[in-house]
Amino acid sequence: MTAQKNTWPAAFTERIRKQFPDTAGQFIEFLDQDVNVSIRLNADKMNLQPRLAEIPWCTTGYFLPERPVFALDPLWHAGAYYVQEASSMFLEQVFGQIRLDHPKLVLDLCAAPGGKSTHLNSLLGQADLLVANEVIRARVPVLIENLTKWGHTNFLVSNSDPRQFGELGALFDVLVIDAPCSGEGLFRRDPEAALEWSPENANLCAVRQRRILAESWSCVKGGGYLVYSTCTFNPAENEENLSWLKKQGGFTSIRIPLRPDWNIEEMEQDGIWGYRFLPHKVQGEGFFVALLRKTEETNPVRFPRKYKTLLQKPVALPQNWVLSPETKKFFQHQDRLKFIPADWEPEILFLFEKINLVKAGTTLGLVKKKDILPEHELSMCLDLNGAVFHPVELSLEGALKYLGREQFNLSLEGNDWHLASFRGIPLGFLKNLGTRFNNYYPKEWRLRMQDRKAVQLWYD
Ligand SMILES: C[S@@+](CC[C@H](N)C(=O)[O-])C[C@H]1O[C@@H](n2cnc3c(N)ncnc32)[C@H](O)[C@@H]1O
Repeated sequence: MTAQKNTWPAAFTERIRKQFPDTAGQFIEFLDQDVNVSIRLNADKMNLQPRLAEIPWCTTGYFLPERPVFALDPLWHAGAYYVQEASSMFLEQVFGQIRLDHPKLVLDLCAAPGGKSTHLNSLLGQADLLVANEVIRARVPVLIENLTKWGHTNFLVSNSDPRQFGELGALFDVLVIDAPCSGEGLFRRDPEAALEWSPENANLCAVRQRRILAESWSCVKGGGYLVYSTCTFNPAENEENLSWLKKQGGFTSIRIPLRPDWNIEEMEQDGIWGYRFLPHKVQGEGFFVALLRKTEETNPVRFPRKYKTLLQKPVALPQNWVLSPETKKFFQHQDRLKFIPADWEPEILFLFEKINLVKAGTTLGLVKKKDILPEHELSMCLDLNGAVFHPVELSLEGALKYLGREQFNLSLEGNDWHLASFRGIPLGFLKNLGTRFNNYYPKEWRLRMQDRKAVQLWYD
């Protein structure tokens, strides 16, 4: 089905005609097509083979036939899947070309709202560590929410400027820059965005991207990788920026094997390979990505022998609330009991002193006098030892009421902590008080939608 025709800025269509002389007509026509809705499953939470059209370059990616009201699906709140446009999921193929035989420290420099970061958490191994950074403070909470719900415990969230990472020295094995851009590739999804577009604004984006690249490039180790992506077709923001970077520092460009039926365009300029997702060729939005490997030697970062901040020993430790406690370093921060991946303690302490870390570690409980109350984060995490809590499986109606922090009738065993779930996937904790229960779903994430008639579960 074709939507109504939009009018695109003349300077934009003119550039597209020059850039793609043979197919520009089709290109522009396809900008008026309906947008596909797609999701990426969190296979660690939701292990199923849906009867949906597959996204060919991502093993966990699927197209939905129509857009449901995701807010009315308890499993969306539980981090069982992420709504993401299909082209971006090519990150799986890019990551497949990264060859490092040791645990990786990965920086996602422009991370909010967390599409790439949640994907990276799925692609990385348990021994790796992800730093998800977002420079705009107001966009940090949604990044924390999405990563927390995704359930991995090997990530940190920071709110720092790219320059601060460059100043750290060559610390990271992989740097992902999903750069802020002129957004031409998303015009189809959001035609209003085209109103903001002008050649001048697109050029300003290119200048900003160069600054981001220049300021952060030094945080990549020799032999480490840069994944650079945008959602624009503008050469100044894509291949030309990478040609410019090549003059500043040494790297080789890595080719990504493609299947012809994917219809992804491979291009080469100045020895740099780039991958373009064009609207008339792929079922996805406009996207550009390139993978580079640093060839320059770098000096290892020296960590101080002593830190100003030390991890405080916890007063109490319900270690059995999590799986594999031996891999974790437990500590207490004010009244919260937390843990980080033990093997990354030096790097985490180092980052804690050098950048603005806003989330370091997973909170498993809150110390309240002699009690320890389990924290919501624990219910979301893949390391939760569910056997410790009474299980309570909710109906769809019950699950939506739970997510709305409402009271409803439930028959519960024992005056104790219960782990509420929907279709076996945890939603959060509640505590039985006999005639009623305390609902511990976080206020700030509560389901506010009162009209719940439009429920439609794509997995039924
Ligand atoms: C394309 S979006 C990132 C999308 C995200 N990677 C995802 O997959 O969900 C670009 C991000 O860069 C951030 N940003 C804006 N200006 C920036 C700057 N000067 N330096 C670094 N990041 C910036 C934006 O706030 C935005 O979150």
